[in-house]
Amino acid sequence: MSSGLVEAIAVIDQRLLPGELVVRRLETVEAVVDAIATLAVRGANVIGSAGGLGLALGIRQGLDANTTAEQLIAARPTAVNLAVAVNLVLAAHDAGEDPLERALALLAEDTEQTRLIGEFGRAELAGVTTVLTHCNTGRLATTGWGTALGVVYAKQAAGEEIHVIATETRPLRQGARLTAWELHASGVDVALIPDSAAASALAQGRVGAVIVGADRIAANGDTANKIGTRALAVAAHHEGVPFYVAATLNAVDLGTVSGDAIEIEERGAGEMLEGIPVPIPVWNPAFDVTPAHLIAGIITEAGVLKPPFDASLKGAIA
Ligand SMILES: CSC[C@H]1O[C@H](OP(=O)(O)O)[C@H](O)[C@@H]1O
Repeated sequence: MSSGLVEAIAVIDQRLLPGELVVRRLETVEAVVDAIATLAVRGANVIGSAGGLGLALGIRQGLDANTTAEQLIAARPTAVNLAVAVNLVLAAHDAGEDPLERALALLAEDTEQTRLIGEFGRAELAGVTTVLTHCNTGRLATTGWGTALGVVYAKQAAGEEIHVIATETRPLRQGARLTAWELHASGVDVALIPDSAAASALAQGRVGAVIVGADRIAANGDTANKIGTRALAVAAHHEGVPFYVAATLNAVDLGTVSGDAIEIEERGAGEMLEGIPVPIPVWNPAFDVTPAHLIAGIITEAGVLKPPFDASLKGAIA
């Protein structure tokens, strides 16, 4: 891939992990949109990276930049990282800059941003030896070591004790298939639990802090993240366990006043009815919103933001 020329985008198909490591070569914008929509490529930061590269690919193939940007942004509505990345590459193109160079720069920025999240989170969670996390926010979901998992890896790299309780994260099991697998492969002590056991783990004092990622953070700090996150925040609050969000600032959307205004992606019944040959009605939201008052801090590359989040978020973004 030389500067300005992008012929294809190579991605790991995360739907097949951990059983199969399959790298797919995406040669069209449609293929990139499909990979994002089917969660072959997933994780707020990485879908932003894929979206930016997908726009560079489309422009290289002579497609209309604005139409292509709209197609990519529509692939998944909740993670604002996708729209942010695509619009940054579009703006570069409109300014006569090389869209591929801008897209690649975003990947490098994400790597550094997650490194900083890890370090700020390590300081904030000093003395915490067991964290509970949800879904997958690590090396498959970012171009670095991750957001919530970035804090885990930072503690590991510093030689600090860290144990992770990973929730299975139904229905697509990102926690079981990706987080538990990646942490185990990285030598981090990890235990996998059913989503429904998280409240008991908190009640039994097994957890020092809960730390999760984010797909969209509203101006008041309300945070959209993988479905099940809200329940964790409520349980953590009830048990007096601090609940943190770790996210790059491109997950913050000051244009969305509160969580009520965040569009929550709803996914199909197939993800719920695997092995059940009966057309049972299903409600399958991919995300939920955790109210800001349940969040102790938002760990970002600019530092750990504390309530009141409308002020601290605005200050970090300005
Ligand atoms: C840095 S990953 C952030 C976020 O994205 C995941 O969603 P999905 O697996 O549907 O792409 C999950 O909500 C993570 O917390």
